[in-house]
Amino acid sequence: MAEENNNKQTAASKPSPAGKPKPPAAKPSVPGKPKSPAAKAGAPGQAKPVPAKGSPAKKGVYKPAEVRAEANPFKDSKTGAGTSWFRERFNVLVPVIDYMKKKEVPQHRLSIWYYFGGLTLFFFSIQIITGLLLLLYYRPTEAEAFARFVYIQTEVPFGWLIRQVHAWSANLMVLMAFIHMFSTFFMKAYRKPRELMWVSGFVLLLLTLGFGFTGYLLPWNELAYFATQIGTEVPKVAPGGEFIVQLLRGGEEVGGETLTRMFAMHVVLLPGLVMLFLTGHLMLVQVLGASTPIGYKEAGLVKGYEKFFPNFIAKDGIAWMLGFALLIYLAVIFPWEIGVKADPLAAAPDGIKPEWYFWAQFQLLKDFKFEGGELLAIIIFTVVGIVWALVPFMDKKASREQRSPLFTIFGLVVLASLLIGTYRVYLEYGW
Ligand code: HEM
Ligand code: HEM
Repeated sequence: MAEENNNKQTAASKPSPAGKPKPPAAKPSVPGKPKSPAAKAGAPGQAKPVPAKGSPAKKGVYKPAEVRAEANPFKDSKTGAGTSWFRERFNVLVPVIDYMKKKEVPQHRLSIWYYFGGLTLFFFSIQIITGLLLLLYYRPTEAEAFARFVYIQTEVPFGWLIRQVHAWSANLMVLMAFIHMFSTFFMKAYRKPRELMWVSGFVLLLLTLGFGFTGYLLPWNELAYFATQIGTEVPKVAPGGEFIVQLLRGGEEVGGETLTRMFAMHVVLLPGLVMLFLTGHLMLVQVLGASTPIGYKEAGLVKGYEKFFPNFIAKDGIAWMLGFALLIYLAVIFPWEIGVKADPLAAAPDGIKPEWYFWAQFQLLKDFKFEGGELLAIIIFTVVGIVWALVPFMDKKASREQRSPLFTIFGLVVLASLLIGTYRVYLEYGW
């Protein structure tokens, strides 16, 4: 697809579609100066001729077809309405917008998986909106957090809905991110030139899990308190782990300091980092477009291509509406409980477990309860995580457009381990 996108560059880069103000290609760059033959021939400062289709443009590199010395070729344009107004002011973006208009998405029997990145993005947007609304009433102190949380649920108009939507959308966002990750893995969408899409995506998954972990404590109820106590204990067995535990907790135990730290991470640090990596991830989505599964083009399995704007994005919109309907249904019909206020002096109640997306790790730690076992479990997770993040650089076969069954098996083993671990926790503790 990268290739297809690039082949369309030449036409895409013309700054002036029919009916829109034209750049003064035959006009002198300095008003009032007479036209010179050099100007016609494309002297510096004038639009260079657009290279013909099929010219040896470097593959994989976006190359604007012309270089202008004139900062704003639209400055003398007399049109003022609508898009022309923006064109005059953001003229450097015109080739980018034209490029995006040409973007296409391949259509084949696995196209359905292209919707999950967009769905993850949709639930993240819901998190920002509802998160900001929760911030209007929430207070991150040991004394007030639980009371404010109950106040949001019971007194604030529609507060219950906003809290339920935030809690459910968090779960759906994590679920969509996992589906998106495994579908791109099995389609080998990480292969050249999309290595950085995979790596930035992996960082986004870690940040999303970080959101879930830090958000969990904020209601300051019993369940959240003891789950965080167990969760923040994990690094202890690793070398230097004591420091990480102290850093996360802000003291020896989970307490008011921990709440402040989790809150700061949840609403400042993590949103900032997500924005950074998401910008990179989505820019790559625009620049490289969607990949086609290996061998599909050759086997004639690609039925055709559809425009990203407006066709695919409109279908994305339909998926978002369905996601929204599901979200509201879950929030209203299956509300998350409020629980009782955390009491650090009380004994931990039975059945304390983390959020479902940490169950596989939780199960592994439980299985490795022998001497040195916890450290071994942490090492296993870290090593598999690093290999997983670097898969695009290891799977050389896929990058040569050849099938790579070994990596497919690796993916299946990782997926099966996560599912089995999660299911075992479910069997033991229930939902
Ligand atoms: C906050 C989390 C994430 C968001 C919002 C996000 C968003 C997107 C979007 C909108 C697309 C384009 C449409 C699509 O193919 O679905 C995409 C593509 C992609 N994403 Fe993500 N993503 C996220 C996490 C991840 C993760 C965890 C991975 C893998 C570790 C990943 C790897 C990729 C890859 C390889 C593509 C290219 C797919 C292709 O060309 O077929 N992303 N992402
Ligand atoms: C900028 C974005 C965000 C802001 C400003 C924000 C803000 C908040 C606030 C103020 C709370 C405490 C209120 C409460 O517990 O009901 C909270 C809870 C929570 N947040 Fe976020 N949040 C954001 C994004 C996210 C994301 C992306 C996730 C998901 C993975 C997430 C997951 C959670 C969870 C699981 C809770 C606890 C929910 C509960 O049991 O009520 N948040 N958030």
